[in-house]
Amino acid sequence: MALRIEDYALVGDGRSAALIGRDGSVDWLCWPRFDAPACFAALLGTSQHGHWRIAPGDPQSRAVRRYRPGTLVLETTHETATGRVRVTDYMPVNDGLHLIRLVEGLSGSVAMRMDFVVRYDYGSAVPWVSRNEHDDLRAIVGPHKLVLRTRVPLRGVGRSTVSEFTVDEGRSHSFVLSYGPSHEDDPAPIEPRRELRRTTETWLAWSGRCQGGTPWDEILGRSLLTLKALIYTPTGGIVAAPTTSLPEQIGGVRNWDYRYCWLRDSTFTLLALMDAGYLDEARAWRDWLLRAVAGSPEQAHILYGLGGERLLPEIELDWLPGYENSRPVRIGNAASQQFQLDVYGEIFDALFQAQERGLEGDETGVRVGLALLEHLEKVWHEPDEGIWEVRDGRRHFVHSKVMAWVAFDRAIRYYDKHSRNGARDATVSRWRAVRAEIHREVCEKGFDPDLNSFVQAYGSRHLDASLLLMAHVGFLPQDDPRVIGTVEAVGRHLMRDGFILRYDTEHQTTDGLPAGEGAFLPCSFWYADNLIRLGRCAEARAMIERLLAVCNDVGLLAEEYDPVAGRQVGNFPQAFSHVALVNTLLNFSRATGPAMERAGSQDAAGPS
Ligand SMILES: OC[C@H]1O[C@H](O[C@H]2O[C@H](CO)[C@@H](O)[C@H](O)[C@H]2O)[C@H](O)[C@@H](O)[C@@H]1O
Repeated sequence: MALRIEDYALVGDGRSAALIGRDGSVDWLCWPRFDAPACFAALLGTSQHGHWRIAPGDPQSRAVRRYRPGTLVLETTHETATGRVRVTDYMPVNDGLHLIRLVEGLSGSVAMRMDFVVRYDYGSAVPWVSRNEHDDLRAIVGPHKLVLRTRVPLRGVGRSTVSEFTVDEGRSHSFVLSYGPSHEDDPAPIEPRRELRRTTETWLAWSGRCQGGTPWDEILGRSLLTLKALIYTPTGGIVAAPTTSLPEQIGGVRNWDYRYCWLRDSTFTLLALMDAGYLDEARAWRDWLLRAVAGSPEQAHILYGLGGERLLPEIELDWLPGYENSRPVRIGNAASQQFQLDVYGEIFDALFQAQERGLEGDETGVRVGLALLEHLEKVWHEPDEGIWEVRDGRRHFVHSKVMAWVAFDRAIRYYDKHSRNGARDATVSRWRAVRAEIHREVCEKGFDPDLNSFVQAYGSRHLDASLLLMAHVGFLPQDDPRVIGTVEAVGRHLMRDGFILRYDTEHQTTDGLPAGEGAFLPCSFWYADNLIRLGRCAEARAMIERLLAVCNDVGLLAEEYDPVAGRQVGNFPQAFSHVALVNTLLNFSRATGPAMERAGSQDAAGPS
């Protein structure tokens, strides 16, 4: 059975990522890219669905782990009755597709065991295993090939490969697993220690550029590295998480594939990276975005594949029992067919903020933007599936309308600043009118005077944590009584054990799925952002400390936290959660944090 979600750590190379358990087992790895079929899928099944474990044979051994500071190089130190051993795991970032595991004796002498079970196609396809001319182990199925290179003796046991070896103090063994297409020659061998040096240097150089300045810079840096690890370097696309179907409720059906690029999540990620000083990634993502949405504006999607792919049909893998029996396991995501208005606001805000931070625009960007806005003028008043991607029909979600307002607002501010570059005066005047109309409508239909709060959707009396973003995006000033009332109401109705739910699936809101899930972590960070901007800094700090305590021992967060069971749930590690963490720490520590910058001049918030 898989470990608790927080017992995993991530190593990655900007093309894929592996989840490695505290017990030394690689239980999740998709090669050659994040969204490829997993070759190790024990995370969603049993060890027979593919895993690669290297650990002491002694079942009583204890493990302590850490990342080498400023890197994605993971060190797990196992302590046994006979000695200590360190396993260093990393994926070289410079060349090819490899996962390297270095085993070093630190003291005494430790008996080790390696178990290697490859199952392609998410745990279903047993490979043909043989030796190449250099005696390397080679595992082939269809288009895929893995080559395992090591000097320790290997033997086949059933449909797995096993090794028992001893590590003495001062001695070491290496294991290099490389991926290649099966029709090509075996991937060339690499030198593990040289790759360790190069990989460490690359990550250190990247981390060194971080502009933090918070009381929590270590955890901030870890979150930024995690976000960087979720960027698919060849295209600049950013995945929401490297996993599929880690459940939002243990044993439940809220199991989704996050190995795709949501415009919303990616935009949040981009803003966080820019705020921490990383403009190259922002540029790469902006270019990815413009390629992905290029084409007919009415065909724009809310999520895409790593390269901008649009066909991502959702299917269930019935041979996998799921994480702690949480079925079904899904790949693909039906949300890709949804209509979500907020995405337009996210895009325009990201482009606007990028421009503000000195990222030069280009003609294509301007033209794609104009076409999207023309489309939004026609559709903003339609109901949609909203930020939470409900599966029981469209509504007039307040957050969606606010973000439609953001799209027009940012476009107007951009064209005001750049002398109407590309847009005619009449067009900009029309945008002003639409912006004012949306503002008026949201304030009339989206606010409930009895609750003294904005509500989830027009005519509803339910609350929603996405309303916490209204002031951040500049729709109303933070000290507007309606905003303050909304923050209070969300705190009163959606807080459970100190964490904020996105909405109340138990008693109020339906979303087309059985009730019950953990607290969606970004919502608690958004709540803290409101407290910061309202000057309630002691409460904000308490919330931040509570949230940071949820991070696992190596600083990683899943999508949600179950405060009753005291465990992380949902896909892991989740960009949305880490982005929210970065923003909140910067908001707390900087006079003008990301939320203040995003809100911009409050003049723009008015209904004109
Ligand atoms: O709750 C149902 C939906 O859950 C997933 O969406 C969530 O994750 C997305 C990626 O991080 C995020 O953008 C969205 O706001 C979240 O609600 C799932 O991907 C959907 O298919 C599902 O309908």
